Amino acid sequence: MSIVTVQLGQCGNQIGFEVFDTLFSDSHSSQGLCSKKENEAYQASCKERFFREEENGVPIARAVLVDMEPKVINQTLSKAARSGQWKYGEHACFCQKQGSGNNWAYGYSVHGPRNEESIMNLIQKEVEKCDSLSGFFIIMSIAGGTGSGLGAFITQNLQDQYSNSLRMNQIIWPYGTGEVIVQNYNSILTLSHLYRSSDALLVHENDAVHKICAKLMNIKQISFSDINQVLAHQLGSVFQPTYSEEGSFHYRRNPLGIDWQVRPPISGLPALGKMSLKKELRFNTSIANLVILRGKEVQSADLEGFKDPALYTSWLEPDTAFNVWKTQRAFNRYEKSAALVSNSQFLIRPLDMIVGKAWNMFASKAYIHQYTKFGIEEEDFLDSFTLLEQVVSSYSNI
Ligand SMILES: Nc1nc2c(ncn2[C@@H]2O[C@H](COP(=O)(O)OP(=O)(O)OP(=O)(O)O)[C@@H](O)[C@H]2O)c(=O)[nH]1
Repeated sequence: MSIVTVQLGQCGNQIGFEVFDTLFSDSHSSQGLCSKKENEAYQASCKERFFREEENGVPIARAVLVDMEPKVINQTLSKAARSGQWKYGEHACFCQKQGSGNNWAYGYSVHGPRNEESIMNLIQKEVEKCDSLSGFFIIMSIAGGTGSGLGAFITQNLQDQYSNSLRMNQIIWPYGTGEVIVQNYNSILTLSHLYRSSDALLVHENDAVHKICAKLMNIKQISFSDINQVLAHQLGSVFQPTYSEEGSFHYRRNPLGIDWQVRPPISGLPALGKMSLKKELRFNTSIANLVILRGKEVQSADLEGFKDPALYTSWLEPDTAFNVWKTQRAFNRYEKSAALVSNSQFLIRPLDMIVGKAWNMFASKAYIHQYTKFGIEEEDFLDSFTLLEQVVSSYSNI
């Protein structure tokens, strides 16, 4: 099954390139530490998901590139072409002459409706080239104007037009300080809209990835390119193929098959009587954890720690909440690697901070006119605050 990626804005396009480049170079690496046959199966599975083939044999990314100014798209296209290994489709880009000036309302209410038909047509053309569609992977920042505003608009359209396909948004959380003044407004508007139209949000915080570059990789002058390589490595290690089940040597066909639809019991009461224990421990409680192991000795890795009921909300058994995906095929030239995708309380703090900062600005009506000018009213802000406060409260109570 295939995934169609939609890269939006500067951030989405720059990260998208790194992701495809990592996927391609990993799947063609000769250092997979596995048999030729196994490597071929892995390569074929990666290709079905992320690339299609042109007549002359050059793999083409199953992607649509969208930005409201041409600079980043042109750079992205030429970087891919320079790789000499894979490229983007010739008619897979949509750009205009003028960006959104970090204004969510402009991306959502002006660029969105104005360019809806052209962008949705490009996406449809890419979908038609898949034998079987698993879903959409939408890469965007939440703080700018185009990726965030137009990205939210396009995600809503995908929900209307492809209601049976999964929509997963890879979103980049802004740095806590030092970026544009209205980043928190843009972020709350993006998050509240995606909450309604996306099936899953995969979140990366720029501050956290920056720290990885500084502390673990010892990079002195950290650029977006460094950050994006770390992101691409992490995303690649989640999305590259894994065996469909324990003991099997077949690769899983559906790459996005995580259960994102878990709901608490209607009664709201703890089903398994672990409440008192939970209250005492008070650490990062999870709803779901997925561990992905690749490379040498994956079969003997000890994962018992992840099955501790204290890690999970009281209304889920660890067996339901915890999943492991494995393959012996080494990833990106690392002999062993592990990745964790977690749906947990981890995001409460950053979310609470963004909502708090946006609320402080909203209380003095700062910059609101820039949004009302393009049709986003105070009511829309209030709805976003209410919804996100509800999310913070629900996650605090799991
Ligand atoms: N990790 C990462 N973050 C980026 C990158 N480029 C921009 N950002 C972040 O994205 C946010 C700004 O969004 P952009 O994607 O630049 O803006 P845009 O969507 O193109 O929107 P406009 O510029 O308003 O048209 C900020 O939080 C930046 O830190 C990138 O290449 N990698």
